[in-house]
Amino acid sequence: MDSLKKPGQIEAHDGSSLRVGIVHARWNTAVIEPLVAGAKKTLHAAGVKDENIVVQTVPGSWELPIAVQRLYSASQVQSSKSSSLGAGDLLGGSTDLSKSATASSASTAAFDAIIAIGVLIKGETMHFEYIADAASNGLMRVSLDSGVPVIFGLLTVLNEEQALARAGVGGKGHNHGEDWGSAAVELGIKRRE
Ligand SMILES: O=Nc1c(NC[C@H](O)[C@H](O)[C@H](O)CO)[nH]c(=O)[nH]c1=O
Repeated sequence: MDSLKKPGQIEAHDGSSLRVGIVHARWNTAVIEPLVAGAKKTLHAAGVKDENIVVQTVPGSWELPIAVQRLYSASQVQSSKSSSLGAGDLLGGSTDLSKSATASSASTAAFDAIIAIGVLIKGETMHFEYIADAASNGLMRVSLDSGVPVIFGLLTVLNEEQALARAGVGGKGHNHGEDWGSAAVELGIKRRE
């Protein structure tokens, strides 16, 4: 039956009026970079303007929840002051990997959705489990508390091969970043309905 969608199938939407944040960690950048590129690819394909995509970075996945919360809060305050919020590192330090929106070009509207991207690779200790649990619960809490859709872009994998396959690197697997961009558009539109 047409009405039955495949699991995970994402509806197509017009994203031309949306403003989307991407907050990504700086661990495992060989995987992070294609994931961010994949998310931006489907955001652009849905019509989201590059000046309405703000990319921020944090040291690691542990910092994703607080950075998403601050990005959302800052955009709320600044959209009322009609100043601009741009790329860079919310928590200090170097700027983002991509060359997305600059402070002068970013619009002042609040975000319609924020994509949190991190790559956690299991090591010898329980560190992986604690960060994965805290970051996933933290991102869900920020989303529910703020009402802004936070797209879960945290890869939790057992080795680098699994991570690369989920970023579509080397022609293997599928770039999950593309799904996250589409989910951001869908949820951003639905939030306005
Ligand atoms: O340890 N492995 C990882 C990691 N650790 C750093 C952590 O997220 C945080 O930045 C520091 O503990 C400082 O607070 N962060 C990741 O994104 N992926 C990993 O695989």
